[in-house]
Parts: sequence; C-alpha cells; structure tokens
Amino acid sequence: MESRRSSGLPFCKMHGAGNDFVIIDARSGAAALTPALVRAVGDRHRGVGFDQLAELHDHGQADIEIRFWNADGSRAGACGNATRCVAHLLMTERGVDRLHIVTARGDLWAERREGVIWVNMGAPLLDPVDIPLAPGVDPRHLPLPGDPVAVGMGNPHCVFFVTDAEAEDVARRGAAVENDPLFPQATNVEFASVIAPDHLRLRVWERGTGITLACGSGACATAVAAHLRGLTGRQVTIRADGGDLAVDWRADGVWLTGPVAHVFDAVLSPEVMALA
Ligand SMILES: N[C@@H](CCC[C@H](N)C(=O)O)C(=O)O
Repeated sequence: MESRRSSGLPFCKMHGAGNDFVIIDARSGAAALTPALVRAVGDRHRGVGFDQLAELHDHGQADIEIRFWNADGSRAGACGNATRCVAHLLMTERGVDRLHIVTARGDLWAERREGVIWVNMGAPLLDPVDIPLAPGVDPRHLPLPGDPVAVGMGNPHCVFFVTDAEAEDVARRGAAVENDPLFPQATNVEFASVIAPDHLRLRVWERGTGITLACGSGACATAVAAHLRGLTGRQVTIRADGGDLAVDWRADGVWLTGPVAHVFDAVLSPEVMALA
C-alpha cells in the first residue's frame, strides 16, 4: 500500500466474493476517520463507494487492529470478508502464514493452510445479551413471521431459512427487519435455503449498508444457525451472490475462507475528503 501523501489519503480497494472494501492504513498517520468522511468516501456516486471501510492500526499485542465502518458511517463489530482481505494483504506483505488480529470483537486469528487463508471469526454468540437481542427472547425462534434464528459473530444476525432464497424480496424484507426493536443495535438479515447438508444458498441485507454480494460474518452466522436447526453439518459451502464462501464451525471457533481480490491502490482526493 502506498505511503502517505500530503495531497490526499492513500487507500486500497479490495473485495471478498464481491463484498467490497476500502482499506485505509492509519498506521501511516492517516487523518482520523469520522462518520461524515466515511459516508463521503462510501458514496458510490461522488466518492469511491464500498460496503465497508477497514481502518488499520498498529496494536501492542497483535499484528494488526482493524476498525470497521459501514457505508452509512456506523461502526461494525465484525466484518469477515474485510478481515480476510486484510489478512491476505499482510500475509503477502510480511511473508507469514499466521496473524493475530484485533477487532472490536476481540482477538481473531488468520492462518494460511495449503495456500488457503482462513480466518477464525471466534465462537458464535448465542446468549441474547451478547448477540445482542432484546431480553426474554429465544434466539433460536424469534417472534417474527418466518421463525428466524439470531446469532452474534461480534455483530448481530437474523437468519431466515426459506424454501428458495432466489425468490426472496431481500430489499423489502431485509429493510423491514434491520431496525426491528428485537435488536437493540439493529441487525444484519440473512435469507438462506438448503441445497444439501453441506451447501447453503445465502442472500444478505447488511445493517448500515443494504444488499451486498456476500457477507462473511453473515455466512458464519448462517452456518451456525443451520447446524443448530439440524439442517446441515458443521462444514458448509455458502453460495453467495458474489461467489462461494466456506465455513467450518470447529471447537475453537467459526473458520471462514473464500475468494479475495485486490482491485486497485489510490489516493483519496482532497475534493472527496472535503465532502465530509
Ligand atoms: N460484510 C461484512 C459485515 C459488515 C458489517 C455488518 N454490515 C454489520 O453492521 O454488522 C462481513 O463480511 O462480515
């Protein structure tokens, strides 16, 4: 990634299965991000456009700290696909096969196994307090039409199992559930259909962003919910709109892998930064 220039803010554009990100290396002393600047950069018409922005910081006990922002300027506690992209960047930069990553959720680990980069997104959060969910609600059977499941992965997810995910009006139904009072911090909304005991089709409405081509933490939450409902095993392929992700729910956490692409390096112009 290019070093800081006085003319603007350097960034890198990447995507994981089509879930696209602006990655800003704040270790270089980049300007402190604000919700207004994040929204300006995320504007797909006047700015750069992204699903999430990942802000990289040095960390005393870990290889990197990542702070996640949604396109609307809200913060996110987890972002599986952006974490995979950053892991790919740093492993390539440093020539290592293991990384200790800190996010708002806590300590995460990335490993390269036989050339494939996996990220351990941590154990699923199933207690309503941790998801978070309104008190007194059963996360396994939410009191909503469609009987969805709530799972936390450092961010909240509301997973609907449907006959055919392709047929779902994700925009209408996702927007209707995102800010349901059952979720004190709002929620990501997933619509999944079972293709096979090791294969799910998933479409997502992301909190603070809308429909995305893939969602890593959503894939993890969906795999956990499917297993808890007895629909799949603990290792599943998730067919997202932008490509396939693989989830492996192990004793030490929910591991995630999938495609990563570096799109370009560039510098945020002062004009875009002035939009903030
Ligand atoms: N695309 C991300 C999820 C990003 C955060 C989500 N919108 C939220 O607000 O929790 C992923 O890959 O996990």
